Amino acid sequence: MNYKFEFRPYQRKFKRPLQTSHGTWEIREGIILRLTADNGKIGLGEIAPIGWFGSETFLEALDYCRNLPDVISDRTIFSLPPNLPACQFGLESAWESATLKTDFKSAFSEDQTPSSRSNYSGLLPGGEGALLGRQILWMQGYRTFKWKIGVLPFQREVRILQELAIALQQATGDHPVSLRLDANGGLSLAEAEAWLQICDQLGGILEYLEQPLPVTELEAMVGLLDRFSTPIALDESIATLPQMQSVYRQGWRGIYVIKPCIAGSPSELRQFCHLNKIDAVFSSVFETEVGRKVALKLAGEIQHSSQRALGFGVDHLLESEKFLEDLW
Ligand SMILES: O=C(O)CCC(=O)c1ccccc1C(=O)O
Ligand SMILES: [Mg+2]
Repeated sequence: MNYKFEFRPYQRKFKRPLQTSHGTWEIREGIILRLTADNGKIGLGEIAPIGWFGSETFLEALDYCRNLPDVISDRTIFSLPPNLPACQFGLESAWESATLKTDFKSAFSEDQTPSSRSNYSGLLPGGEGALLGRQILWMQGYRTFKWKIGVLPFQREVRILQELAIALQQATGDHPVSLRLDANGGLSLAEAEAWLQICDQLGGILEYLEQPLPVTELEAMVGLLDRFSTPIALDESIATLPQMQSVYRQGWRGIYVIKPCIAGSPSELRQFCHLNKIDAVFSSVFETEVGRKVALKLAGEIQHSSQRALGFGVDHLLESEKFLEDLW
C-alpha cells in the first residue's frame, strides 16, 4: 500500500520557560504528519523529539521528513533506523490510524482514557512556584503531583519540599495523595542519597524519585534501590526501546517511566510491555493532542493493572494548541 505523505512543523510556547536540571526550555517544536491512503483514509501522527533527553533532535527529525518522497510505502514506515525513535513513533502511529477499521474520529470516540484529573499527575512549576501551583492543581482535581529538583540550591529545595509535603499531608479527601520528585539525572550520588534520606522520612506520600543520576550511572541507581525505601524510577535511562530492553536485561526492577512519543515503534513498545512484567508510568513529552491520544491509548492497553497516575497533567504549562486546526 502507498500513502501520500505530508508534514507540518509547529512551535508551541511554554507559558513560563520550563526549568529542569538540563536548563531552560521555552518553545516546544514538533512536526505533525498526515498520511493519506489510496482509499482516501487519513491518519495523523506526531513527531515530538527531545534531543537532550536521548531521542533525535527536532532538526534531525525535520531533515528526515524533508528527505522523504511525497508518496511512501509500508516498507518505509517500518524500516526507520533506531536513531530516529520519535520519527518511528510519528510515522507508525499515523499509519495505524490511516489503516484502522474505523476513521480517525470514531477511533477516538470509543477511547477509554480516564477523564478524571485524579488519574493524572500534575506537573508543578519549578522552585517556590510549586507551593501555589500545588493549590491550583489540587482545586482542578489532581491528587498526584510531580516536582523538578536539582534546579535550585539543595537546601532551598529541601525547604520547599518540606512545605509541599506538609500541605499535602494536611489536605483532606478520600483519594490517596502522592508526590513524585524528578531530578532529570542532575544529582551526584551524595546528593541523591541525601534526597532519598529525606524522602524516606516523609513516608507515604512520596511515590518515587525519578532519574536521580545520569544515564551512565545505572549500577549506582540499582544500589540506591536496595538502600532506601523510596522507590527509584528510571526515565532518561530508558528514553527509547533499545534502552528499556537493555536495562530490563540488566535486571532493573524499579519503576519504568515510559514516554511513548519518543520510545520508538508503538507496536514494539506494546510487545515489550506485554512480554515483560514491568512497573510502568506513562509520561508526556509536551506533545499535542495528536501524539497524546496515541500515547494514552497505548498506556491504557499496557498499564491497565497499575494504579499509578498518568504523567500527562502538563497542559496548564503550555500555550493553546489551536494551531492544529489550521495546519492544512
Ligand atoms: O512525567 C510527567 O509527569 C510530566 C512530563 C515530564 O516531566 C517531562 C516532559 C518532557 C520531558 C521530560 C520530562 C521528564 O519527566 O523528565
Ligand atoms: Mg523525568
